[in-house]
Amino acid sequence: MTSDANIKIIIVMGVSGSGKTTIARALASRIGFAMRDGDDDHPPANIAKMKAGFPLTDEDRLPWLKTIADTIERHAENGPPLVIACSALKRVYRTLLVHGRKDVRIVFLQGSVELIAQRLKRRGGHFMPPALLESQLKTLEPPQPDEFAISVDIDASVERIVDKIVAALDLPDTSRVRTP
Ligand SMILES: Nc1ncnc2c1ncn2[C@@H]1O[C@H](COP(=O)(O)OP(=O)(O)OP(=O)(O)O)[C@@H](O)[C@H]1O
Ligand SMILES: O=C(O)[C@H](O)[C@@H](O)[C@H](O)[C@H](O)CO
Repeated sequence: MTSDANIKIIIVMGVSGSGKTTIARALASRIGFAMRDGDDDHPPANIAKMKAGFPLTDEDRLPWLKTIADTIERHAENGPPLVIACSALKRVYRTLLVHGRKDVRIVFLQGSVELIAQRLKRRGGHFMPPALLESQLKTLEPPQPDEFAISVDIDASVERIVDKIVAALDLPDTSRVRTP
């Protein structure tokens, strides 16, 4: 199999607790891309709002999405290639992020509400309250066929999920390259 040299940016999307940060980090390390957690680009007011138990609005998300869109553009133009974790719940958000670029691909982390709720309940030390999962699921617009996203079932080990993404997008598996 040949690797797709055209992919420069991979957006790992899904609701809170679907595993974006975990999978984006493991994927980036496997394929030798840089990694960024979109949560680190939220303005402090957004973090405070979520922490207090209120879902973000489109207006709250817009400046945050613009920052991420700039990061994507910069990495796509000048490198290094990047895996970015970003909820990107609505189609209009993804349109802003992808900006018609063919070198940006979307990975949608999909799972049952029960599994995600269980993982959120177990996760400690994170600003996002598990109670916001319901609004995340209501807001979610799963990618449509014309977005060329790949969907991955999260009911598997991190390694298996990364295996599936690498295979589906035909990515270079740098961690498994062995020099003699
Ligand atoms: N495949 C997996 N198997 C088992 N546990 C997982 C898996 N993926 C993620 N987790 C665990 O589930 C929890 C949620 O994962 P993570 O924080 O990566 O989700 P997230 O989508 O980035 O969430 P948020 O958007 O709220 O930051 C974490 O405790 C993580 O360790
Ligand atoms: O669009 C949103 O509502 C936010 O991005 C959330 O998804 C959180 O940032 C994330 O889930 C917590 O880490």
